Amino acid sequence: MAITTTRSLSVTPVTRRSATPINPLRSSSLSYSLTRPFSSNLTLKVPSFRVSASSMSSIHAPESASRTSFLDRRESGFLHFVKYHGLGNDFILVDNRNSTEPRITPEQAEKLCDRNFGIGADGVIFAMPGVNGTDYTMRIFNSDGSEPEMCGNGVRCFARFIAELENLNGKQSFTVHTGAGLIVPEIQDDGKVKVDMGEPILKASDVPTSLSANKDQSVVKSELDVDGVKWNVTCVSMGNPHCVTFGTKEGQNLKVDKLNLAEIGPKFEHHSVFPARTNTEFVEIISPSQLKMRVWERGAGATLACGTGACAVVVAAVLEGHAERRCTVGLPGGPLDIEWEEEDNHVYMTGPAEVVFYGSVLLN
Ligand SMILES: N[C@H](CCC[C@H](N)C(=O)O)C(=O)O
Repeated sequence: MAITTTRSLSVTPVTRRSATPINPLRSSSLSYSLTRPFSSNLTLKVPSFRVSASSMSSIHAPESASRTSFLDRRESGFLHFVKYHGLGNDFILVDNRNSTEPRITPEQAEKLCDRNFGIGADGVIFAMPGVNGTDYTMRIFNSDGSEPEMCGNGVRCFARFIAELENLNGKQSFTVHTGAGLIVPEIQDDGKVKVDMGEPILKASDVPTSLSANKDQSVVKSELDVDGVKWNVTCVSMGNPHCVTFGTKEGQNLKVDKLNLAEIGPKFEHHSVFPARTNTEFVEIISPSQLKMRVWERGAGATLACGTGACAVVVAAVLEGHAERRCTVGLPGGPLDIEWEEEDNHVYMTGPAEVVFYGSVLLN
C-alpha cells in the first residue's frame, strides 16, 4: 500500500485544561491523525481513546521535510509512530534512538496493539542506540506485551524505518544488536530487504525444549503428543523458539488451510516441553524448493507471516530431508525467499517491508 502523500499532517492540539489525564483505551474517544494512501488526511475517531480537543489544526510539513519529521515533535504525552508491515505481519515502529529504555511499557504496547481499542499490530518495535559498535539496537514487544529475542519481518521493517529516519536511499545495510545477537539487514535496489539472520540454534536445551534430542543434540522429527494427537516435530531456534511440524505420526499429508489454528496453536505454544513457550509452524511440502506454511506465534497468535518462522521451517525441512537449502516459503501474507547457506551456516531471508501509515497517539 503506497503512501501517495505525506506532506500534511493534522495534529489534534490538546488543551490540557480540557484534557483529563487518560489511560489510553479506557476512555471514550481518540482523534489521531494518519496519512493514508490517498491525497488527503483522514482523522479517525477511535472510540476507545478520549482527547478533548480544542481545535483541529493542520500542519503542512514543508516540502523539504521528510515524512518522518513529525517524529521529532515532542508534544508531551504523544507517541509518534510509523506503522509498517512485512507480508501483513504488522508493527508499530518507534524512534527510540535517544534512549536505551523503550518509550512505552509492555502494558502500553499490549493496549496499542489491540485491533479494536488501539492502533492494531502484531507488535511494537523500538529503534534504539547501538551497543558494542553496532549501528542500532532493535527491541520488540509482542502484542501480548512479552518481549521476544528477534523478529524477522520486524527487522526488515526496522531497516526501512531507519533508512527513512536517516534520509538514506538505495542500497543500505545496518548492523543491528538484537536479543538473537548481531543481525544484518540490507535494503536491496528493488526496496526488498535481505537479512542475514545468523545461524540456527539446534541444541535442544538452547531452543529451549525439554524434548529429548534424537539427532546429535537436536530434536528432529520427534514425537510430540498434543491433546492426544501425536505430531512429528523439529525444534529450531532463530534466537526465538520454533516448533516445526510437517504432520502427524499417522502420516497423512498436512493440509495447512484446513487447520483450526486458534484451537491447536495455543496447545503447542503453552506445551510443557517449551519452557519459554514456542512459535509453531505447520508446513505443507509443495516441492523440494517450495513450502507452504501457517504460523501460530508465541505472544501474538495467528499472524499472516513470520520471518524467523520461515527460516526455522527451511532448516527443519532440510534436516528432515524434505527440501533443498534454498526455498520459497509461502505464507498467508505472501512469499519469503530463504536460504540456509552451507558455507557459513547462516540463514538468509529476503522479503518486503512497507509503510502503512504515519500516526500519533496520546498516552497518559
Ligand atoms: N512472536 C515471536 C516474535 C515475532 C516473530 C515473527 N513476527 C517474525 O517475523 O519473526 C516470538 O515471540 O518469538
